[in-house]
Amino acid sequence: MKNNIVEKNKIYEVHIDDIGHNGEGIGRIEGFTVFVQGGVPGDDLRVKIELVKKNYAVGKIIKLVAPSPSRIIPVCPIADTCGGCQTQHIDYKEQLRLKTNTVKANIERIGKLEGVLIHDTLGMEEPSRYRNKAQFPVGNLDNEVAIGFYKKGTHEIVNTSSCYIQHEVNDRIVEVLREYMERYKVSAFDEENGMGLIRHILTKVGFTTGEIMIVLITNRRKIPHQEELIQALISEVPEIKSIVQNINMKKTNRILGDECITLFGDDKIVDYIGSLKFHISALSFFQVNPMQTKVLYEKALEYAGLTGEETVFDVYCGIGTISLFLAQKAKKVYGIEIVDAAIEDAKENARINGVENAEFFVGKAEEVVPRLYKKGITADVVVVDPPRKGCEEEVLDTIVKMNPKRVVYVSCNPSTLARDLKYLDERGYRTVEVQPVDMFPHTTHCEAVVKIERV
Ligand SMILES: C[S@@+](CC[C@H](N)C(=O)[O-])C[C@H]1O[C@@H](n2cnc3c(N)ncnc32)[C@H](O)[C@@H]1O
Repeated sequence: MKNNIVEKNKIYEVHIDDIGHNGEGIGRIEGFTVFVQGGVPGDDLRVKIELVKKNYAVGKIIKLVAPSPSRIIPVCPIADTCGGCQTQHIDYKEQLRLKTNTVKANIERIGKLEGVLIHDTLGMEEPSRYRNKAQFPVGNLDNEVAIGFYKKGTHEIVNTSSCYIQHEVNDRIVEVLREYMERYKVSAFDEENGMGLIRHILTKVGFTTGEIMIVLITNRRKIPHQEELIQALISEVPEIKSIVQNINMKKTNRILGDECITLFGDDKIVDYIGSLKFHISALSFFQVNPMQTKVLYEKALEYAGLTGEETVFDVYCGIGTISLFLAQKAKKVYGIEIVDAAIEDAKENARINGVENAEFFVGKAEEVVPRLYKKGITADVVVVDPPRKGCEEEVLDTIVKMNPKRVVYVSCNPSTLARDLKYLDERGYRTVEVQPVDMFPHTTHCEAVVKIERV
């Protein structure tokens, strides 16, 4: 079908009223949707149409006719090119409002649910330097060492000396690495030909303990001038507790390989969420925004409404962080997770916190949950925190059969969340309350906790 409203290469005036998945502005020309990179809700723009598809067009800003009051100058000088942040050019309050709107729109349009209380997004007081884990690709740019982040949608490295959403200590670590590579002519990995030594630098910071881990991902085993590198790192950053080499010789987009060698200190660092202690190793998963994780988990715990008598399922439990939070207020918690290593971490985390009422199962939730139910194990309260694709129907069906009084849904994807809430609603589980939490300021990621009750 030919679109008669918008034509390629023509110029139009567009008012932006929303943002898309990648932070692009969305406006309409006579009702026809136009995506504009860099557009902010509230902007009046003159745009040149570059692409026309059946249901939408893509335009480029020619002139900012009247800027939105929410348009700001990003703090980071490379915010436009770097792929890490998408919404630094939008005032933080407005970012939060847009996240609330996204959750609301999905619940109404996909979930078709009415009368749900959707709270304003809980944001950070200081939404900067919040990430406890950084991954810097290392490469070559104009015959010099490049350490930074990938350019939007590419594998081209943007050199950076500081990142606004990472911990400050990374600035010093990156500089030491850069100097070391330049001084000793240590090669950077080249994705094209698979040659060169250093692939990535991964850093992890315990925000509560101040402990730091550096993981050097290499394409070979031998690191030239290894001792000089270690000395340079620990003299510049004395908080370092662990330096690990991770070997990845494969031609792959995966950052980490399977083999780790501890070069300095311990093979793990320690951090806390609330009063719970966690061991963080080179390969283990840990939430990247520890301050907001606490906010998210406390909300999940509140919505679970535990009295100490309940059996609780924590489905998609990862390393058991939510399970251990729940175990403080429940009779028994069963955690279920597909990744073997995560379950090993969950058991270790339970042990170091002296938690004895949590049990963990490895396997697909859609197989383990029905199997436990068949064995006669049921839940009074179920918490689910699935990946972006949401819950499998077998999981939701078994939850309904278990007949718990409450379900708490932690979601990182509002559209699959809305689909699953509708599914549960049609089976007697009513969505009562939704609390979006901003886990990733300056990005378009939306996280939400939902309280669902048996009717
Ligand atoms: C969003 S994370 C939640 C992790 C954890 N609740 C936390 O807060 O750290 C989703 C988890 O689901 C796991 N997962 C993905 N597919 C799964 C499946 N089919 N069955 C069980 N776990 C799965 C992933 O490995 C991941 O750990």
